[in-house]
Amino acid sequence: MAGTPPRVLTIAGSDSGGGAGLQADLRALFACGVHGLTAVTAVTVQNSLGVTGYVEIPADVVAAQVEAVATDIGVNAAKTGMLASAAIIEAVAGVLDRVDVGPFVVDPVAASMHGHQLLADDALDALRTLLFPRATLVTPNLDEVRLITGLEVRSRADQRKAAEALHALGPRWVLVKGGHLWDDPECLDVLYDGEEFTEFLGPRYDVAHTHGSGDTLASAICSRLARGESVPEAVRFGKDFIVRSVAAAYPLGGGVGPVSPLWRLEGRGEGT
Ligand SMILES: Nc1ncnc2c1ncn2[C@@H]1O[C@H](COP(=O)(O)OP(=O)(O)OP(=O)(O)O)[C@@H](O)[C@H]1O
Ligand SMILES: Cc1ncc(CO)c(N)n1
Repeated sequence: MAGTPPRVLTIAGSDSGGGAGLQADLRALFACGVHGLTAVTAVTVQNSLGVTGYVEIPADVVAAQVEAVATDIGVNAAKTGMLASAAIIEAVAGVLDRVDVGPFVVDPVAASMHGHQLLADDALDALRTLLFPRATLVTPNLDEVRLITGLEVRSRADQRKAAEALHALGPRWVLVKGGHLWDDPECLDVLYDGEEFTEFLGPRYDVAHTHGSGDTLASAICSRLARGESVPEAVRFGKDFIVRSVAAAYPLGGGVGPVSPLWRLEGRGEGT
């Protein structure tokens, strides 16, 4: 019998296309060798062309899922993705007062890559005041930086300014992702702990298929936090993981295909 692997909880929405959301999280977590747990927040109607609608899961059911897995199975690290509403954010904050989920990564998902809104306008304040102060790490993209801080990021120097503004909201660490800095020939992610900036520089691949990149990155980071690694160590692993997963992205449907963590499982025959 195998030993119990580390457990990572994702509090996120379902993507019927299997490219992003909790499906991307579970895929990445599996490839990273940890057991994935889910608290579903919303069910989106989504494919490679975009999101055409979603229904929210009742906030008390979201909290109950977190409580159920934390009290029985135990959670070594957790992340949030699509949270949909202020009521769900309040319920998540409430249950985190009662149960321990270890290091807590907030990926402040506000919209799909096609621009469809996944978070109610009036939920931004709850995100800022209830979740950011609890977060071990927040991982916004540049659109989310603008929504949360009002800052427009146009350069690597702006990424640092944004990291400072986000850190002032209370998270222990901030990772400002540079995937949307389209003029930059490389993808720079900037990590900040209130004192020091650490830069994670990677290539910018000319691929159309980057659906789920943010979810995959945050899940890979969580898989290492769950093993007790420090945030900079876990982000180093996550950045390498996402670069390889973007390189392995595949077409799917008529629109944007997903990044793929499957490269990590290839070549592993039976018994290896
Ligand atoms: N074309 C690319 N080539 C290589 N790395 C990329 C590319 N696009 C994004 N990345 C990396 O993927 C990660 C996610 O970045 P991004 O800023 O796109 O987040 P995101 O918008 O939250 O992702 P998504 O909404 O697509 O899930 C970052 O580490 C970023 O540097
Ligand atoms: C459910 C869901 N979560 C997150 C994203 C953003 O990648 C998405 N498109 N769909």
